[in-house]
Amino acid sequence: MKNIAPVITIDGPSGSGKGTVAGILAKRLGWNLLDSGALYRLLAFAAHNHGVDLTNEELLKTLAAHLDVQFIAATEGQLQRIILEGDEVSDVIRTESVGSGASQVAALPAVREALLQRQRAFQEAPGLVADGRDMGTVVFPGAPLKIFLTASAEERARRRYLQLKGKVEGVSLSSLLDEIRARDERDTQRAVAPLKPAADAIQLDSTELSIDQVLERIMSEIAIRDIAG
Ligand SMILES: Nc1ncnc2c1ncn2[C@@H]1O[C@H](COP(=O)(O)OP(=O)(O)O)[C@@H](O)[C@H]1O
Ligand SMILES: Nc1ccn([C@H]2C[C@H](O)[C@@H](COP(=O)(O)OP(=O)(O)O)O2)c(=O)n1
Repeated sequence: MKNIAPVITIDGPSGSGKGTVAGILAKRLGWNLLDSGALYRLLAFAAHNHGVDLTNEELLKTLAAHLDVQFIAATEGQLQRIILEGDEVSDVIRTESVGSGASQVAALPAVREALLQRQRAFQEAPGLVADGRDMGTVVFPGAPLKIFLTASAEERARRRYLQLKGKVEGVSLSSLLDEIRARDERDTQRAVAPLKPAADAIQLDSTELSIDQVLERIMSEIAIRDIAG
């Protein structure tokens, strides 16, 4: 039964709106949610805490295989919570420095391999919404609906700026734009599972679209395919 649960994949670059849209969609459909980027962020964060160098593929692979993590599903009024080694880390893993570390460890083939089964285990009834970089190309290639969500780098930096301003000390629009460009470059150029649309993905540019408009477009693709019962 487990593997026939349908999957909707949402891939794309940082700030395109994947996490927001995936979270709302999972809630609306009553499906499970996989924030795959959180796994790479957790690994980078754990590596930092344990003094493991971000280039040490062998040790990172072991750490990835043994990550003690719990995802506590969102409830009414409470977002999904992420617990690492007993501590809540939902917010601390969202900084751009952890994002940059995540992008570095994510380029290592042994790390990606070590996290593959953990990601596939999220495919449970009644369905799964999975967001990341390689959800449609590598992790769930048989997904009946694949979305590749983009937006211009300038718009994505602007969104991040609005999101972090007031929460994080000293954020600047120009440095966020530089960081987003550096991460795009690393994520698209790596040899394993690079960020790219699956051949059968629907590409959606959200630069000029609101979150509701993006959701509307995805809901209409779901309706066309009749995948959500
Ligand atoms: N279409 C949109 N228009 C305006 N803001 C958006 C849109 N989609 C997402 N956002 C905002 O942009 C920020 C980054 O979105 P997020 O979902 O975290 O992106 P990603 O997961 O792709 O990195 C959030 O504050 C979110 O509310
Ligand atoms: N499926 C995935 C998800 C994330 N990654 C890597 C590459 C990304 O730059 C980092 C962080 O991903 P995350 O989705 O949390 O980052 P954003 O919210 O898009 O800024 O992890 C990946 O290689 N494969």
